[in-house]
Amino acid sequence: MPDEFDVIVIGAGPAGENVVDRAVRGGLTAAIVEERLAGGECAYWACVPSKALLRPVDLAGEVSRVPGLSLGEIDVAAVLARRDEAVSRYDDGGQVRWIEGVPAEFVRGRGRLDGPKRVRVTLSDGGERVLTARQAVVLATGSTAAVPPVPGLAEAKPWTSHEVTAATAVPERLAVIGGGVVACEMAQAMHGLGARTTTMLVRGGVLLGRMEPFAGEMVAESFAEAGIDVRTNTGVVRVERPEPGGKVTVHLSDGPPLEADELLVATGREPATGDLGLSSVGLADGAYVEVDDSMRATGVPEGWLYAVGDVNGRALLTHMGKYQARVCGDVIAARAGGDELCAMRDLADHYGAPQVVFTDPQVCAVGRTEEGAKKAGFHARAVDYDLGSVTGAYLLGDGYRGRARAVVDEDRRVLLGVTFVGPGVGELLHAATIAVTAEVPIDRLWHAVPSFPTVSEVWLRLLEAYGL
Ligand SMILES: Cc1cc2nc3c(=O)[nH]c(=O)nc-3n(C[C@H](O)[C@H](O)[C@H](O)COP(=O)(O)OP(=O)(O)OC[C@H]3O[C@@H](n4cnc5c(N)ncnc54)[C@H](O)[C@@H]3O)c2cc1C
Ligand SMILES: NC(=O)c1ccc[n+]([C@@H]2O[C@H](COP(=O)([O-])OP(=O)(O)OC[C@H]3O[C@@H](n4cnc5c(N)ncnc54)[C@H](O)[C@@H]3O)[C@@H](O)[C@H]2O)c1
Repeated sequence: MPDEFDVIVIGAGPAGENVVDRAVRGGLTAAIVEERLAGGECAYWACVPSKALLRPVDLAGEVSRVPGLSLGEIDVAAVLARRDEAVSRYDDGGQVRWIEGVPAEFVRGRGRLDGPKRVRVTLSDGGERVLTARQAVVLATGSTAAVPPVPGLAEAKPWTSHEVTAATAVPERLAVIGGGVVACEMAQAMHGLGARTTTMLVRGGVLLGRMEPFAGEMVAESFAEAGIDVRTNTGVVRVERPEPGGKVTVHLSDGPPLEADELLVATGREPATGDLGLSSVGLADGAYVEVDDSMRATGVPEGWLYAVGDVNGRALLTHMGKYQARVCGDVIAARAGGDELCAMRDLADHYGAPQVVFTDPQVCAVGRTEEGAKKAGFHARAVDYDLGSVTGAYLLGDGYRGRARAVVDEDRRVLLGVTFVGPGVGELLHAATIAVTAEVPIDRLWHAVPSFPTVSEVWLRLLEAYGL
């Protein structure tokens, strides 16, 4: 087996796999090193299983809003079985075959940088292999769940995103630390699948703090109606779990301790760079790898190191990691062919990544929030519309509640950001992404006629509310 390749990628998550695909399309040879499962966190312990668990809960919400339909109990065993199907029963055979078909060499083991252009791999059978890159090494090792240093928390072995998405049973009483995307989605899933009590312990005053404030407010309102106990401005000061896997007691900054059968920690992510040999090339171990818009690591001389996906900290989302990977693979291939100034660059991250939060109501957004746009110095104006007043939304179910906001750059008359909250709004997002990324002038957008009676008519209403 050759040990020299044009490109060596460490980490076969969605980002790493896409680098390999683009680099090989560009005429290069590539190897990809993966210590666990090809497909990465996304395929087995994040996006895919979480959405499989949320789908029946979402559908149950839809059914409950349409008179004449009724829903029996959700069959949790069937839902968990479908989740297992969705994660290919934690078998990556299909993904490995895909990589080999690229064609690229798949190396199962743990990779570490070992000086410039060198990757030392501890193979899964205990052996070792040293790979050398002719052109580039790409880090695509993703991120891991951060567990805050609360006394007793780590010792209590709480669930993180890994365990909750792989759950084989729903806890009777679930406590969740965090108010971000993972906390909201997984609280919704576990509660909808039958947790008797679900308590969210949120350090700040709102859910989904990175989105427009009304998004978190509407989700909190819906959670309260569903019986999820959302406690904002609540700190966790100590955790006790005398028996491994037994009852857990969470001591709070305020009020009596909370007892639960399981505790989920969803307080953000850390880059998977702690043991990656970054210091062997002059970078800080454990830190995000800073890159330029060609995905090249800025702190490394001679420009042979790249980083894509969660590990560079730009946008912790699968679709953005894959986009960065396409940029990266194309850039490496172009540079290898002598086109050092290759024009391909990451533009999308600068507009603000699109994201869908799969709660009920769904929340989706692209670009800047009103506050973010103003802070960045734009002459921004926000226009809001009540989604429930759109005929297409009303027809989807009784009591449809939602809201839309467009943030307009008053100087250029283009959209800087769009947020939708409401059942099923996720599929509206790509139209907004196109409008924001392509900087479509709103006077032109006026001629993009939405169909009646769809929820998309909100576009017309927003533009009318703006004054067109
Ligand atoms: C619960 C949850 C739900 C999510 N839902 C969504 C969603 O709906 N939509 C969305 O866009 N994003 C979602 N995300 C975020 C998404 O999972 C990440 O952004 C995405 O997985 C990042 O892809 P990646 O390729 O950078 O890293 P990863 O998917 O983390 O893959 C990295 C790979 O590198 C391997 N690796 C690490 N270190 C080494 C090493 N030294 N040697 C060899 N291999 C190594 C790992 O084993 C892993 O397979 C979710 C995240 C969580 C936690
Ligand atoms: N549908 C999706 O697109 C989706 C779904 C899940 C995750 N993700 C991605 O995964 C990433 C990680 O999600 P996440 O929810 O873990 O992170 P997050 O950054 O979205 O939220 C972290 C939450 O934890 C809180 N927090 C942080 N430190 C804390 C502490 N010490 N004590 C108490 N609370 C604390 C924060 O205030 C925040 O509410 C996100 O950036 C997101 O992009 C995306």
